[in-house]
Amino acid sequence: MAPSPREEPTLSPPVPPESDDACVLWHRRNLRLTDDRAVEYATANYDTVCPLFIFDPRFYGADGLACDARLRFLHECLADLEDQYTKEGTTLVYAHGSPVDVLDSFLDAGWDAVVNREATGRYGKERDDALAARDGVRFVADDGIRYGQSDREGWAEHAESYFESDPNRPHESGFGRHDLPSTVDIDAIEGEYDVSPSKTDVPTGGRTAALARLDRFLDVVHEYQANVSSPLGAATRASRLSAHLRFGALSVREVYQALDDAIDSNGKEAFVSRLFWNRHYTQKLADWSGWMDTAVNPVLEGIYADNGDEELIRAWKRGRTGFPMVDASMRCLRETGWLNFRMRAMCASVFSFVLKQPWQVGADYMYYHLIDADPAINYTQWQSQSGLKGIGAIRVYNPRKQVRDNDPEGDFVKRWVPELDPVPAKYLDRPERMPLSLQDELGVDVGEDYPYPVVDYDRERRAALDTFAGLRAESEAAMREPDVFRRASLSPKSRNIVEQATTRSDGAGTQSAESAGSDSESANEQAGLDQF
Ligand SMILES: Cc1cc2nc3c(=O)[nH]c(=O)nc-3n(C[C@H](O)[C@H](O)[C@H](O)COP(=O)(O)OP(=O)(O)OC[C@H]3O[C@@H](n4cnc5c(N)ncnc54)[C@H](O)[C@@H]3O)c2cc1C
Repeated sequence: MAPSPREEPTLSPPVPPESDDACVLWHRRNLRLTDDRAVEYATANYDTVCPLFIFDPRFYGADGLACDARLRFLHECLADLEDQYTKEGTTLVYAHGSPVDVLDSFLDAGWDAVVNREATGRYGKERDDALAARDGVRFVADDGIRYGQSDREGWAEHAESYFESDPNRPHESGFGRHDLPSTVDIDAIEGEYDVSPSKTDVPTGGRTAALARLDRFLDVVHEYQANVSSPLGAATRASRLSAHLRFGALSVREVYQALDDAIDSNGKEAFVSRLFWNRHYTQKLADWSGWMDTAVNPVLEGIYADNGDEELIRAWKRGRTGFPMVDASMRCLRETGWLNFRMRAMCASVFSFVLKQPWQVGADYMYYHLIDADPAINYTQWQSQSGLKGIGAIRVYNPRKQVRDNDPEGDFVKRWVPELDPVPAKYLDRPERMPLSLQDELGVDVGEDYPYPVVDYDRERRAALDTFAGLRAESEAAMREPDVFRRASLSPKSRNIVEQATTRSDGAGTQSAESAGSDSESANEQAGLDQF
């Protein structure tokens, strides 16, 4: 076993390579050898390829925004990657420390570095910009994302050709041999950071588990569309591949191409659209790293920022808002690290519009607990569900309607909010409406055993719509600013909305913002809904 990171200097200077033609292959999000551009490039261009993973302290510990279950999932992916390399006759090397420092030490010793480009937030962008300036570092990409492009023209065609083209493969010359030791191992890292997951029902990480999951899903993909909205239906009939895709145990292209074997159905079609959404949101973060902390529309930066109410935030986090579907969802998230799309959207919408709390607090909390936490999807979705583009229709999810539509028997609510177990299904959307005599009979005292709604939903919804309507003209004008327009990285439909607003402001158009059509980036289109 390697020494603990505390006992050993984080960076022991790497041994110089024996050949001039040697590189380290730095794995970050792609924890696989198949369909990985960096693997293909490194094996095709270097005699000796030393695979490397760096444990970055920034993602561990109290400020790390990653729950222990996600760290464990990552470690399982790494253990699987170790096996994949063993089969190739080489070893995965581990280091611990700032990636820039670690890679500098390799560069100083005479190694090149090969790495996949990735969409990242500000920290990752600064890190990658610093590395890109070093001699000997090669960034490569083949992931359906266009880097450094200033507009979205031709994006759909680019994504489509990515999905349809042949996956990357390690070059037949292989990885060569290296003698570099690891300076740390997974056990030492888990000990150092006291990784002890408390969540249940978390999938196992790694390519082996991911391929098995994909295999099972292909048998039921035709049932996808009919089940994806319900939190219990989606738990068994959605793919549940998100965490595997997040850590790159599989590529989205591999999943797309595996669907060739499934018979055509509306479920398959709907699922394919989700894979495009995955690339679409990833493109957004590649276009602007600010999505994680700054409202995309500057007019809405700071909206509700001064409202921070610890009690409301705690009620939302703990699943004690008095809205059963929100409470069940938030408890499910904390316990399992997963929720289906619609429940994530509802929880975000209620946090931002109904409780009127600063969106970043909710987004960070969800990100912390999700096993599939992906900065490109989580934060862009939060901004979308919080109306922060300031264009198109504002949609406020109704948590009571979600019970009626997606959990009519109350199975999901009762599973996660057991204090409501005796309550008849017809009251589960609004338990506070149960007659007192019935509460007595059932032994459920609303206000005592389960809270009254922490706010008046109808009043807060109207207030939010009024606030956003009042900011509409200013928001649309801001979105027409070239810099903002570019960073918003809008889909064609959203661009149409801005263009229609421009026509109106020129006096030529008559359509109101509310009737300008749906924003294709909204939950509405993704979930195929017409009401919330
Ligand atoms: C507020 C909010 C936060 C979210 N945060 C994340 C996140 O951090 N990581 C994440 O992977 N997904 C996120 N999603 C999107 C979606 O909820 C999850 O991808 C999905 O629930 C994961 O389950 P699954 O793998 O069974 O998905 P499936 O429904 O089987 O979809 C297959 C894959 O398509 C992609 N996908 C599905 N829906 C979307 C979407 N709306 N946008 C982009 N890609 C999508 C994912 O990679 C997913 O694994 C978020 C959605 C919302 C509303």
